[in-house]
Amino acid sequence: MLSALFLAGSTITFHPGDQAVYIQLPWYDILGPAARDAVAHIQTPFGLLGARVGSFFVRSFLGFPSLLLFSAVFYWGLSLFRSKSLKSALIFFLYSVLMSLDLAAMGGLTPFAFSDLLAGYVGRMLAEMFSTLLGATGAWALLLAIAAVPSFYLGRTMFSRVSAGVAPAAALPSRLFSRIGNVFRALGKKKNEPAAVPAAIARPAEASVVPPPAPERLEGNAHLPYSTPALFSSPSGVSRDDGVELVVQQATHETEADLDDRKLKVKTKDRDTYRIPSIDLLEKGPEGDGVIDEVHLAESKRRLLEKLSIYKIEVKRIQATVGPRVTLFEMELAPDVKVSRVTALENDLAMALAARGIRIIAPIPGKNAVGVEIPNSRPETVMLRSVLQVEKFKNSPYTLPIVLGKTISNEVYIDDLTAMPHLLIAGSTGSGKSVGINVILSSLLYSCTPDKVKFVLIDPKRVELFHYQHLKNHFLLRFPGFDEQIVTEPQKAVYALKCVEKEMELRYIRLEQAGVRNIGDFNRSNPIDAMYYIVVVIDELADLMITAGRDVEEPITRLAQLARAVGIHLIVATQRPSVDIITGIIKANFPSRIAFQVASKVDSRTILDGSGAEQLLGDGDMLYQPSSLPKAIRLQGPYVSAKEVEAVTRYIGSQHALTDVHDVLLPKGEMRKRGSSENGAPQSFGAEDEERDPAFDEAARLVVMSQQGSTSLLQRRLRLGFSRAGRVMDQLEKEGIVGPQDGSRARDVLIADLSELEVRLNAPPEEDY
Ligand SMILES: Nc1ncnc2c1ncn2[C@@H]1O[C@H](COP(=O)(O)OP(=O)(O)OP(=O)(O)O)[C@@H](O)[C@H]1O
Repeated sequence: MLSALFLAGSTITFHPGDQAVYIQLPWYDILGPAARDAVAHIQTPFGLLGARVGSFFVRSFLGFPSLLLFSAVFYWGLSLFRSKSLKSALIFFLYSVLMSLDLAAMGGLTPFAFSDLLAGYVGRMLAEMFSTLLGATGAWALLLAIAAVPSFYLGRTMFSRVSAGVAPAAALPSRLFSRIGNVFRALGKKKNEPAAVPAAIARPAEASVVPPPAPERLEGNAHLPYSTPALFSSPSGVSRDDGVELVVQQATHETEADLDDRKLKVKTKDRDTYRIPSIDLLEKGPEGDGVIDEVHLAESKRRLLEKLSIYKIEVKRIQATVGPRVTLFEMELAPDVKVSRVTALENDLAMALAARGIRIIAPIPGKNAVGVEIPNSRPETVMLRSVLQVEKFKNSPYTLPIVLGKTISNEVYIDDLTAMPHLLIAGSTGSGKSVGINVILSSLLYSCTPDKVKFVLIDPKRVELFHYQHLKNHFLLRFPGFDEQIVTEPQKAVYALKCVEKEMELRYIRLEQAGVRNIGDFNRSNPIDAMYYIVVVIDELADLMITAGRDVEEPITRLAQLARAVGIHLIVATQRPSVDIITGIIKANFPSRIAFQVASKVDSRTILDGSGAEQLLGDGDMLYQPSSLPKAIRLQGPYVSAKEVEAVTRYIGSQHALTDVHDVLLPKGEMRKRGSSENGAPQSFGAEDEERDPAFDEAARLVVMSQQGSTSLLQRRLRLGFSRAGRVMDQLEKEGIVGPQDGSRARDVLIADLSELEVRLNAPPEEDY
């Protein structure tokens, strides 16, 4: 960097008179009195060396365009200094070499007196060569073309980076251009209108041509309506004019960002360095050409309207959004049409369109329209690399950002696992669950260091998660008593889950001692002693539920109910979304759910509480139900191959093992104590456990969770007889969890929340800690 600054300074301050001074001074005399005298006479502030260097670059090399080269050297040094990827520095260097030669040659072609300074010796030679070969005009044309092409591409990338950095201000020019584009499009459309008007006049009973509705804004991305020419002119019967104009929403343009252009080398707690994997380990894959199949679009619209008109359902406006796998047609119906009439036509529409995967959304939440999703003729595979290389992911404010897919408007959809706080994934075999889990884990590997997150991987199928064994020295938690990196046996899975449960309890005690409510607050106030997040992944719950039943359901439920505050999050997948696997209690505690394609409406209801997943197309096509939204959203999951996962995990595994040990602890006798319980209920509450009803802990949680001290609630939910439920309620009163009986009213619940209850239930015997 310093040498680049010196070279640039010497070149900028080059003075033609200096040559006459230093030329008389022999090199061997640079320390003598003659040299001191010469320095007093030269004009550049960089001394004799600066004068010589400046003269060399300006006169003998490329003239002032050499400055471009120095800026590339400076950028190279800066990238090295900030330990960033050298890819962009190399690209800029090559660009600078090409451009400095090009500009020097242009300088050589100019007729001005100072052109020598713009060209240098090399520039003049190039200018002479080109003008002899092509003539002056031809040489200019060639040199301008050489300058324009790489500058355009580089300028575009740089503009998107700069605009990402100063988004609001830098987005202004692009918005301005969009507006101007809109005006031109609107003018162009007016010219085209006569083609549509006669048809509207010829069929007065139908809806006349309507102006495109004002586009909606989604998270700051402009959606521009544009009209596909084929639909407007409908020249060849492709789109029979049915008097309803189709407006096509333009895809959202995600701001790209180079994930390697950030600090990849980081220090871990044990003072070792860790390198976040390079994005180049992921494949680019076939890029979609972004071209909309207008013929298919027009045909789908025609059939859709034709079918609806048979049932006398009048459509006033129709708008299409073309996603990676499906197109959403949003239709505004005539005011007197009942929405349920469209829903009832689902099967008829599927038949009319001869397509799988037609889904009806009636109404579209927040809009005065019903939606029909129709598969695209040319589905696009969304590659993981393309959804990670975006500004949104690179600068994500989330704690555990995970990329879930692309929306129908091609936006990259990212959510925070800590907010979910647990995720249930279901889908029939081959629908994309394992790829989905790989995408989630890869998102975390590209956004988090091993100090921030650890995984517990449970894979009863044995074949889905084995690549992650390479992460054993960095990202995998170790369990006392067994060596497997990936847990595959059901009994060991139960044991592992109970270890995590114990870890949860210990963390609650740490939070209580620190006087904070959750891991975020704890880590903020104890940055040196920060706790890592734990992500527990179970790829195939059914296998565990069949062999271990309640033993596995119980820790999953407890973790799902309580672990969020202490930074433990569950991701549970199953190909059998039936009520014996996804029990009511598991489902109630997993508010965020993903449904891939399932076999039936019943399965879809089991996972999403609504139909729709049976209509999905497979291969990563999913409905995501976030806990915060009333309705599921359709996403196309990204694809990552096993080879890519292997490359990323191997890269991490090849790094120096962390010396910081990440064992979870299981206090002595824990398995025996818990395992000996009659029905699997934990028996860890104080000295009076023998007398206490085995359902005591569960009953305590139930009343605190529902804040109702009601005996009939215990009878109903825990399936206890009347007298046993009454006895449990008395015990709860004795422990100060509920208040005394007050006539026929439910008792007061004296504990405000589950975390407070857990601390009391698990107040450890002294020797355990
Ligand atoms: N997002 C995606 N994009 C494109 N193709 C996908 C995607 N997800 C899955 N596929 C295709 O589907 C195949 C099966 O996916 P995956 O192994 O994830 O299914 P699964 O639901 O885990 O099945 P199983 O339950 O039998 O393990 C993949 O090998 C791939 O060819």
